Amino acid sequence: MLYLARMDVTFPADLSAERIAELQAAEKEYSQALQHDGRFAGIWRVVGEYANYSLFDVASNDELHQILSGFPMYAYMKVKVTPLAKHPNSIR
Ligand SMILES: O=C(O)CC1=CCC(=O)O1
Repeated sequence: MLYLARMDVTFPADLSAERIAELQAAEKEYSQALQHDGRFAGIWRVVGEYANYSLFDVASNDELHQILSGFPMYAYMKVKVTPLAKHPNSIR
């Protein structure tokens, strides 16, 4: 099942630069492991915003929730998920 997720990141003003750098490094490791195993099919930056659009290919809503809530920066992200179905005009 395919899902498009938009993630908007907001760090509290009192979070230190060191803690933010740690979270970003952990996020990169977690994110790239999921991309290598194929469940995280792509990620794009939203131009001009600390936000991304991400494509997930997973078996269930529960699996997607487990993945999203496992992101090290999850506490600082607002996530909006759109489930995707096959378009009748698609050639793929
Ligand atoms: O958009 C970001 O930088 C936050 C993020 C979520 C998943 C990821 O790889 O980065």
